[in-house]
Amino acid sequence: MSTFKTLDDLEPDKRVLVRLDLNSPVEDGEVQDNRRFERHAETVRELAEAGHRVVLMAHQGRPGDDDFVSLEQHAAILASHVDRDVGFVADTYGEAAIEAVESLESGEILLLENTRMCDDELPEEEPETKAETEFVQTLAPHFDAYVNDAYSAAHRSHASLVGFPLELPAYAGRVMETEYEANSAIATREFDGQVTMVVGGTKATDVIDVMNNLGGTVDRFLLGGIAGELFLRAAGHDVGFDVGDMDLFDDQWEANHETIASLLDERGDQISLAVDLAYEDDDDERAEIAVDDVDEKDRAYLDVGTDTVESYDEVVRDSEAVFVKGALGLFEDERFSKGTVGVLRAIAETDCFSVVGGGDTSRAIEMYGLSEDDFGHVSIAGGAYIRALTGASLVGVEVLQRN
Ligand SMILES: Nc1ncnc2c1ncn2[C@@H]1O[C@H](COP(=O)(O)OP(=O)(O)O)[C@@H](O)[C@H]1O
Ligand SMILES: O=C(OP(=O)(O)O)[C@H](O)COP(=O)(O)O
Repeated sequence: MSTFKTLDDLEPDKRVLVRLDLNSPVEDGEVQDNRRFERHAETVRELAEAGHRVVLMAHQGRPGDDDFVSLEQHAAILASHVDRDVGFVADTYGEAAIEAVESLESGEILLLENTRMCDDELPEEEPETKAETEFVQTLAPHFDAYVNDAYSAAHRSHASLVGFPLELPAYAGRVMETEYEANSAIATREFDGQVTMVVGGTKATDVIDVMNNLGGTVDRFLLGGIAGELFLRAAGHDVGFDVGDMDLFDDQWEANHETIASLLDERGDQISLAVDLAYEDDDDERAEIAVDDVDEKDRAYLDVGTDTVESYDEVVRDSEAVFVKGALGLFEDERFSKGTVGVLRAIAETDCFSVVGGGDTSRAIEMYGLSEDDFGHVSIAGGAYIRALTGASLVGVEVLQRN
């Protein structure tokens, strides 16, 4: 299916510039190890073993956000997965970066500083415009080839993703190759039995896009998380409101409530909402309440309840295909992992075709002792996975296919 070149087409002993997606959760300034490092390590190791001089680019956060930090910690985490040294230079394309690039020996690996610290990277512009930037024009002449492994960022028209492939012979890395094949196959695949999509997480617009675009393919949507609560609010329940200093619901409600109401109106018979919810009681224990019994807008709900998990479990076990995007609760806290883990366990125990997407959600698999082998495909992409599901193309892939 792929029409791009891969690492199989790359001759050994080259100077290779590689784009990874190491964008990760940052807690109290500490970058959290996750599946992205482990997956990209395979591409990086393969390149180093083939005798290339391997220079890596990646981003972290966006300017102004708390998680917009240097990639120094990323180099150390990646090194632990590659089992080789990964050098780091706190520069993107200035003198220090060029000097470090030029002093690399065959098989050595160097990570450049966060691409988003460079002004040319972020504004979304045409690939041709990105290729003309100082960033691309300065760095590209120091390389023989460009490899894009960042499938999960391939929906962004940023310089490091779309500029370099117009200036250098360009190849897809192993992660790009696998994710592209697996995710693109979904949009056109047909199933005889029930197709179910579990949608949760914090981003209501992602959920709405999926439901709008996949309503014809998916028979049943099982809702949870922040997005699920917004649907419950639209259905007339007193949940899905910001409580205290929370900033999760009210803005998203303003932006999306009309679309949510029309989705409930047009596709109500395909949509399952939680019948009960879990919260933290005064003794810091998990407690539950039926949605019909909620009569005050004064509590934060952190998971779907036990009756909901049981009914979602039954639907999953009756399905031929199950797609997951977003968690059903705050699964990082074990007390509120029941919804997310219940659904994942039901998928793992049946032989349905399954795809689990989302950088955060896929972390629940190893956190709760499930095996990646029990799922059809575990994607490290969130936004890109959603676009692929709806059949939309990704600009970062398109430019690779031009090569
Ligand atoms: N009720 C909830 N309250 C707070 N956080 C929640 C709730 N439900 C889900 N989440 C959080 O949603 C996150 C995943 O959301 P999102 O970023 O949309 O998905 P992904 O990263 O998987 O694409 C998880 O880290 C989880 O803790
Ligand atoms: O983590 C990412 O997106 P995702 O959370 O949708 O998987 C990518 O690195 C893209 O990052 P961005 O959404 O800041 O451009």
